[in-house]
Amino acid sequence: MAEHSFPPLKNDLLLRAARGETVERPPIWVMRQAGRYLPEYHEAKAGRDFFECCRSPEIASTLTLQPIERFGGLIDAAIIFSDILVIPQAMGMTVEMVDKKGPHFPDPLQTPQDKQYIELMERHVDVAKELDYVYKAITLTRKKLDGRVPLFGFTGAPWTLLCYMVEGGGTKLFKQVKTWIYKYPEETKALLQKISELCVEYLALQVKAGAQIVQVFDSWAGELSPSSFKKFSQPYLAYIAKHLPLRLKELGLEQVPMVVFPKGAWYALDACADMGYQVIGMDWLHHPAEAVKIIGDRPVVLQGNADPGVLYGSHESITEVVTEMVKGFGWAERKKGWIVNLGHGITPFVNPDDLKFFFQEIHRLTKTD
Ligand SMILES: Cc1c2[nH]c(c1CCC(=O)O)Cc1[nH]c(c(CCC(=O)O)c1C)Cc1[nH]c(c(CCC(=O)O)c1C)Cc1[nH]c(c(C)c1CCC(=O)O)C2
Repeated sequence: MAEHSFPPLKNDLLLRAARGETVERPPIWVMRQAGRYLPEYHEAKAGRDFFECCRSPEIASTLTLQPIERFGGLIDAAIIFSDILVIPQAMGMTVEMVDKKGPHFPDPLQTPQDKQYIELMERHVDVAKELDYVYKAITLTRKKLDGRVPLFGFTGAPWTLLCYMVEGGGTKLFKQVKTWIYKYPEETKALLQKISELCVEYLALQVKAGAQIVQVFDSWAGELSPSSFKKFSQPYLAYIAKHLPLRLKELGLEQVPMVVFPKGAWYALDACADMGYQVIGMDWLHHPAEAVKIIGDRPVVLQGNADPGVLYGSHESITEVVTEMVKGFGWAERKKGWIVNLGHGITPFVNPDDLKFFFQEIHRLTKTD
């Protein structure tokens, strides 16, 4: 039984495509579709702190709806306005969002010998209580969406969250996290397992609150070598894919499609297709046609994968990239197996009209009359 009753879904294209069904056109959404490139985002945020916006269901739902309102019938999903770093916060770590710079942990994890690591490993985290504001935002957003499009919930992947927790923010060197995996592999794995269990509960409670599909963002997967990906990312992504359905069943909730986005880990596409996810998000390092071949007849849908940078370019370039994608994913012949997205989140300073043109070109070039 669902926890809430919501208005019926008028556009279920994305959910049908995610289940591998043949569809009339490929569904579209973009990662970070609510965010800094939208003037209305800055207006609604009105100088407030980023995490304060995440914690306010009213503001978070308003921001989530902005791209749906702006782009009307051109896009097929909303994604709840939040951040992957709410999990480290729920675990007791302080995370600030520094304007124009990104996330900052004043007190990142140092070594497994530290009191902080030991306490973190021992602490029971009440995911229901700590992240209650996210569930409230999801429920309110489902109501405000009024069935226009389905709503994504999401989590950071254990590996990517670990990177932030030990690096303390963005990094180019990955010095701390590489020290952890190569010096303290067992303690690293114990922490990754703990994060994975929290991710499962967090996603299950998002579904309970109204999320209709979920995505696991492994934004730093590509920093791992193929063999370290197998040790430090893959087992935990697989754990989530195995245990979320079990937890949903236990809670008496319907199953939802699961998307994994292992950014940069192109070598792992084949392995990811056997991990239990219905959809694999791809960055722009993949040739769609080769990815389709690697998947073969396995029931996996691909999501992606235009270079977000094309949105800084000319309309001719956008048309060219869309044409290549439509051809590469074999849309005209297959009519299934593809959810359109960029290969990573949309970047600041993109003109929203150029994103709109990208959407329109997808519609135009996949139209069947
Ligand atoms: C790595 C990561 C983070 N957060 C997220 C990821 C994974 C996706 C990815 O790889 O891009 C996930 C995320 N963050 C945000 C969303 C909202 C939903 C959506 O996609 O529209 C989602 C899905 C809002 C946000 N998260 C953030 C903003 C910008 C905050 C602001 O300055 O107003 C937004 C709208 C801040 C953030 N949060 C994070 C960083 C590195 C930054 C700074 C860089 C940036 O600004 O893009 C951590």
